[in-house]
This record gives sequence, C-alpha cells and structure tokens, in this order.
Amino acid sequence: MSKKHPIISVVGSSGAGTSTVKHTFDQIFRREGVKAVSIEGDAFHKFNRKDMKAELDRQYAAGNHGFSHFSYEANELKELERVFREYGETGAGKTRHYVHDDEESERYGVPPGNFTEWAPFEDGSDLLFYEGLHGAVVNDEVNLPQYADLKIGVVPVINLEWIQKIHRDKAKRGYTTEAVTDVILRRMHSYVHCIIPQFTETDINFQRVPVVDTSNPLVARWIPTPDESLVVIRFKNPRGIDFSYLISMIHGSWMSRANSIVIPGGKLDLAMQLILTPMIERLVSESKRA
Ligand SMILES: Nc1ncnc2c1ncn2[C@@H]1O[C@H](COP(=O)(O)OP(=O)(O)OP(=O)(O)O)[C@@H](O)[C@H]1O
Ligand SMILES: O=C(CO)[C@H](O)[C@H](O)COP(=O)(O)O
Repeated sequence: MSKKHPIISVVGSSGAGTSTVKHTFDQIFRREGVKAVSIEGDAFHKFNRKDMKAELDRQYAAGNHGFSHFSYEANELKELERVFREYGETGAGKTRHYVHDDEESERYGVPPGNFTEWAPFEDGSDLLFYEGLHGAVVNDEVNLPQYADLKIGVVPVINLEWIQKIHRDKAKRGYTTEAVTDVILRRMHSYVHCIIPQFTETDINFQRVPVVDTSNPLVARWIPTPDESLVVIRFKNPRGIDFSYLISMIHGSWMSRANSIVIPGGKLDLAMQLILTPMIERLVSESKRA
C-alpha cells in the first residue's frame, strides 16, 4: 500500500469482463480529473504466442497437463510485483502490450501474438490501474495485494464467464468454439489454484449472475444482456459502506447478506460509480496530502 502513489487492481479470469469494467473506471477518472496510468495483466505473460505454444508442447511432453496462461509460471509475476513496488515508492514504472488481434496490431504496430517494447509510464500520474488475471496473487514468491490499495474482483458465475469468453474469442480473436473449449479445459487446474484464491483477497467482488438458462454455455447464441442478469456485490469489509444510501439510489437493489447487495444487471455502471467514486477520491486526496 502506498499513500503517495496508490494502486488499483482489478482481477478477473479471461472473459470475466475486466476490460469492460476498465471503461467504467476510465469514465470516473475523466470526470474526477484523475490522471491514471494502466497495466494490462497480459503484458506480464512470459511468452509470446509462438513461444507459448512451444512451451505448452514441452510441458505436455514432460507430463504437466496443467500448464496454461493462468499458471503462475507462465507469467512474470515477480516483475509485476517489482513494478507495483516501484510505482508505490516512486510513481514510476513500465509496461508493454500483448497484441491479441488485428485491431490491436493496427494500433500498436506489432503482429498479433507478440509484445510491444517496454515503455515507461507517463510522469505525474495520480494512480496506477492494473486489470488482468493475477493482480491479487499471494504465493511462495510474490504478494501483490500488499501493494494494491483497492482490489476489485470481476467474477461472473462460471457458465456466464465461459459464454463471455467464447463469444469474445470467436468474434474478436478468430478462434472456434472447439478451440476455446480446449483452452478452458486446459486452464481448469490453474483456474482453481491460481485464479480463484485471489477473490478472497479482493476488497469488493462484482459477480454477474444470469437469470436466463445458461445450462449449456457452449451453444449459447448470445451473451445474456444486463437486463437478463443480476449482480452480487460483496464487500470484504462492510464497515463504512453506506448500504442504505446505495439501496435508495439503486432502484431494485436489496441486501442479501450483511456485506452484500444485489442489483439489477443494468445498474452495474451506476453502482460502480456510486461505490468507487468516493473511494478513488479518497485515494487521490490522501496521496496529494502525503
Ligand atoms: N456486464 C456485462 N454485460 C454484458 N456483457 C459483458 C459484461 N461484461 C463483459 N461482457 C462481455 O464479455 C466479453 C468479455 O469481456 P472483456 O473483454 O471485458 O473480458 P476480459 O476480462 O477483459 O477478458 P481478457 O482478460 O481475456 O481480455 C465481451 O464480449 C464483453 O462485451
Ligand atoms: O485472454 C487471455 C488471457 O487473459 C489470452 O488467452 C492470453 O492473453 C493469450 O492470448 P492468445 O491465446 O490470443 O495468444
């Protein structure tokens, strides 16, 4: 944690919706005049696409069938921790981009499946924003949550997460349903051991729950819409959260536990703004005072 150079870490599996949530943060940053620098978690993959394929084949041949992008060892988590620590201490750091598709290739000038060069953050930022797979990992080698001042989990229930991933990977990244299904299966071991433990570290989890039938996510023809879903919002430490204000402002919401509220899916953006704006304001004003 760094009073002077705060870090926000948004964590979710592939397809969970962390990039979508980043848009809401960007709106808050713009409206509140907050200058944020950001990291995409995929920038800290260890391998480009070609080398990852070779490493996967090697791991498979050696009997490690659990190796995937979700595994700790497929990512530069020590480097990510170093960047978090350095930013917290000095407000400086660096990142790069993993280019997934033609659209990103056009933007970054690097072929799909490769990284851009590392580049330093712009000077004079108010906070660092991380969005990706591993921003709250605690293991034998790293402890990322200790550096992050606000940790958010984005965790749709699993059928919905798969539907979101399948649709996005088919529409934007050119994969087939079969290829995405294989990836989901291959990642399951690390999903359990590396991804989900992070959601007990996070301060707030947003869990989208569909209210339409998603029993067979592999054949779903579209992603359930906001109107076809609810969102459970769970606060690790509910002290100081004004639940009655939230319930009165978010029409159709209710408390389901002493630390959780449920909102209509279409109110997610509003709820995030109501909950996160004062938290971000506090982080930035405390950093300016420090
Ligand atoms: N709240 C939501 N309502 C409806 N659709 C959503 C919502 N959140 C995400 N989606 C859809 O799910 C898909 C995946 O979302 P997104 O790209 O944000 O995931 P991600 O977590 O950033 O994935 P990755 O880390 O693999 O890039 C997108 O098609 C997005 O439009
Ligand atoms: O979403 C992902 C992880 O968050 C991607 O699967 C990962 O970045 C690798 O991408 P690709 O399979 O397109 O090379």
